[in-house]
Amino acid sequence: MTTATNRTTADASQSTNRVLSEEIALRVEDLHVYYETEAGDVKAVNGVSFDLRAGERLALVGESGSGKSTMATALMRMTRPPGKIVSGSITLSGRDILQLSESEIRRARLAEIALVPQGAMNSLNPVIRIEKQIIDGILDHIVEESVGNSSGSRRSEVMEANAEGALLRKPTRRELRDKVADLLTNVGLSPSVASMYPHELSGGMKQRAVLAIATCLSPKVILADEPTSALDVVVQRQIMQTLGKLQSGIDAAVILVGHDMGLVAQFADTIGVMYAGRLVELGPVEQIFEDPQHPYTRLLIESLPSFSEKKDFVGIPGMPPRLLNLATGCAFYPRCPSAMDICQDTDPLDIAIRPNWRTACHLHNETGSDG
Ligand SMILES: Nc1ncnc2c1ncn2[C@@H]1O[C@H](COP(=O)(O)OP(=O)(O)OP(=O)(O)O)[C@@H](O)[C@H]1O
Repeated sequence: MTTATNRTTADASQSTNRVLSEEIALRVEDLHVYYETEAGDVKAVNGVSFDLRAGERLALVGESGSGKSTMATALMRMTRPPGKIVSGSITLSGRDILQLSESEIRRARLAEIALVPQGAMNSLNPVIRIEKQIIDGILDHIVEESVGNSSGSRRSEVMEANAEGALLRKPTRRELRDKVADLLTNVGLSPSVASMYPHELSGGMKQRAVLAIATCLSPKVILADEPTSALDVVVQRQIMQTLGKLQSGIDAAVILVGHDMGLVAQFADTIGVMYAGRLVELGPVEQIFEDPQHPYTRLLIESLPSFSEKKDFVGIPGMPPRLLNLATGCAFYPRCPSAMDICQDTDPLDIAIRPNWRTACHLHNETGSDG
């Protein structure tokens, strides 16, 4: 094992080692998302399938341009032209979100699945106080019928949503204020932040405010797209701890998108490695760090800097392919130190190696089974 792997295995061992339920929170099947360009379709997500279990923390990693953000956006059904979801399904709470109407998907967002977007700090509206930005997210989920039918009713808890993500009754002003105070406290902010504008907050505080908005309706799945980029390392750690605490508190599953293998290793239960729009390896974080099965995963882990041992920086040779007119065969073939003749023109199958661990690599064709 390399020194880099030794260090990162130690990092991975700090991950929570939690026992996960087998209940599926989100199922993605054969998802294809392309960008239409004059030169042809850029296949940014090219046949991705995975299950996310209830409460699971999945980290999606891979070099820039591998399709992570495109996938996160598609999971929210927020893909905008020139992007388009070409085929596949995304099942959340028994419903394929690609088949929902516009009003249904609007309600599902925040209530069922919430996004902490890339550059989230800048997603706050600079001219609106934090309290109003949180409350707007909540009020967006009140449908007129439910307000009319049950206003004043004691049957439902405040902020309780029905299966479609509509609030069961309209919360009072007081209840909303209390809810905002709770949300801010949960993310480590003082309730007094409610009356502040984003420019009065530091980067880390803004990021916490965004986490408060994302969890205001206790979604089952939280998607965090590089939630700590542009923050210093100390604040990064704190934000990840806050995300973990929030997630456990509402028993949500998390998909964390990131470049930083070291950071995600400490947070995730499962790691999904993307390369050229495909998920090339998916499995338990500790085992993958100890014994990566795809050559690309191994190189990603080995390219991590080591604090404990002096060594030369090892990058991954070559460049990721352009996702336009990708030839058949393994997309990693030109850069792969273990390449074989078959890799050049035959797409590798997704092979199950062990329970909840799979890889798409010809090296495993004989040892695994088509998963
Ligand atoms: N609007 C667009 N038009 C054309 N191609 C696009 C567009 N947006 C993204 N792409 C391409 O889609 C591919 C996947 O991009 P994406 O941003 O999803 O990757 P990523 O892994 O999230 O990268 P990063 O880590 O840098 O955010 C890349 O090849 C990118 O150039």
